[in-house]
Amino acid sequence: MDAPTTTPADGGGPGGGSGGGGWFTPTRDTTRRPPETDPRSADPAAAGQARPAPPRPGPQGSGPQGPGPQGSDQRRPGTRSPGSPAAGPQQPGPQQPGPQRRPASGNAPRPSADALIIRRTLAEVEPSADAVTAYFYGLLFSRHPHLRSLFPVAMDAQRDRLFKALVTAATRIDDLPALTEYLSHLGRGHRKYGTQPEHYPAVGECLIGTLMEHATETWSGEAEAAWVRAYTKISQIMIDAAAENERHAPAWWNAEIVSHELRRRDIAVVTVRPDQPYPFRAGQYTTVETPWWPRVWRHYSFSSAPRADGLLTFHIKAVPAGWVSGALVNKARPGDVIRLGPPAGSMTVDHSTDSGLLCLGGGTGIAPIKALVEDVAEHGRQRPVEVFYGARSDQDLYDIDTMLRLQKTHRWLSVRPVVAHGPSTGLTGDLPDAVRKYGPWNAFDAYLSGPPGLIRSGVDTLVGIGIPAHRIRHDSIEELVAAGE
Ligand SMILES: NC(=O)C1=CN([C@@H]2O[C@H](COP(=O)(O)OP(=O)(O)OC[C@H]3O[C@@H](n4cnc5c(N)ncnc54)[C@H](O)[C@@H]3O)[C@@H](O)[C@H]2O)C=CC1
Repeated sequence: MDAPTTTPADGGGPGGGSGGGGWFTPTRDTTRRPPETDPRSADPAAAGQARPAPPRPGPQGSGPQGPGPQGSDQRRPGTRSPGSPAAGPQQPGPQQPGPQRRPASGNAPRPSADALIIRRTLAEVEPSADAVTAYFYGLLFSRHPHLRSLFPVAMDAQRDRLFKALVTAATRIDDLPALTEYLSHLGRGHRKYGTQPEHYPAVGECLIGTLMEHATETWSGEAEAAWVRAYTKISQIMIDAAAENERHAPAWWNAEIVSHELRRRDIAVVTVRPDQPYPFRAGQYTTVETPWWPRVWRHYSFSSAPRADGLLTFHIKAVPAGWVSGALVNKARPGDVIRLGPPAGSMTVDHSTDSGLLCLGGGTGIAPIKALVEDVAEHGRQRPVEVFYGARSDQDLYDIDTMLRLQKTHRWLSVRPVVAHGPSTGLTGDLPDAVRKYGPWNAFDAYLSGPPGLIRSGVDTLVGIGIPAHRIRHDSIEELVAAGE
């Protein structure tokens, strides 16, 4: 999700400092609210003096190294993955895919002193982010070996996630509502990894120890105090969110595969039956772990609206070197049991309006669009829904029969296939270009789903033809890039 930039800074004082919790000491008290102290009025230097420094992890460059990349990875080069600042592996976060983009504001409030310090540290270590995160995990696992089992065997994607999460949290550190939204999602998502409150101090100490080693230019007592405050706040929000979520939802759901339909050599439609009710909304996604790759979780959108029989369906495309997608397409069979994380994402239909829905779905991105169509149908309101279904060629329109069937059933639905490379029975060319030729779209809310490049160009086009950014919904592009399969 794009970090909101318009919300005024309104809080975020020393996380554990003033509360007597000690060095990163989290509490399980879910009624506890983050302190409302304005960080701009805090005295970081004083806080630094009052706090013990973590043990130094050894000379720079000679510290322990995290496990090197093992196996293949489906991430695209040069991209970073979001993730978590605390113990636990891959995490949606985003977005966590957070769908609505908010326009940047020209009058954003001045960053707090802590925010400036934190950003300075991150800017210093960013060029060597890989080495820094490898150092961090090496430190974590050598000091706290029992935490290793919470992470996947291959740590390559995980390293990026940590840094990305830190940057995301740092950019929101003055914006308590945005920070809380982001971290609460992370905290809830971490339950499935077995993350416990007592893991957070270990992570915090190793994080500070790592930054101390690598941010040699910008590190100081003041910087340390700012980081302690920030991390304490971050961890407390995550812990509180997890504790609150524990009261009404399992950490994960076991789900048995009840049908596995190979639509093409590399695309499967997989239907599962969760072992207990799985509440979600059409347009959302979840994380999936297979028995073949423990602790490796990947995001998939639901391809159907919630059903009376409780079954859930996903469209999975096996991508080159995609561990989870490859297993789900090529290995998984009815009877296998996978795990699902909690639902996430807000690319959902606003049923309080009668606006039309303009939907752009590219490739397997058609899956959540189909769920949105079913959702509109179930609500019984006759709103126009215009779907543009993009694919590279006619053969790649693997779900066109279903979409055309839906079109036959619902008068308010129009489905237009658009293929990048002809010949085609439908439209040809770029999906956003095709959309531009129709319209007008000013009475429509827009929903985009598909490859990150398509979402980027789609948003640009839609904004260009006058659809306000706040009416355009999609999952976080960063998350989609990071998910990669
Ligand atoms: N909630 C979401 O946004 C979802 C996203 N996805 C993502 O959708 C993608 C599906 O992959 P495939 O089926 O292989 O799609 P694909 O690569 O075959 O492309 C599908 C459509 O997107 C267009 N496209 C692809 N790359 C583009 C770019 N850089 N700029 C503009 N248009 C582009 C193609 O021309 C085609 O019309 C995956 O990246 C997957 O992660 C899948 C499901 C849900």
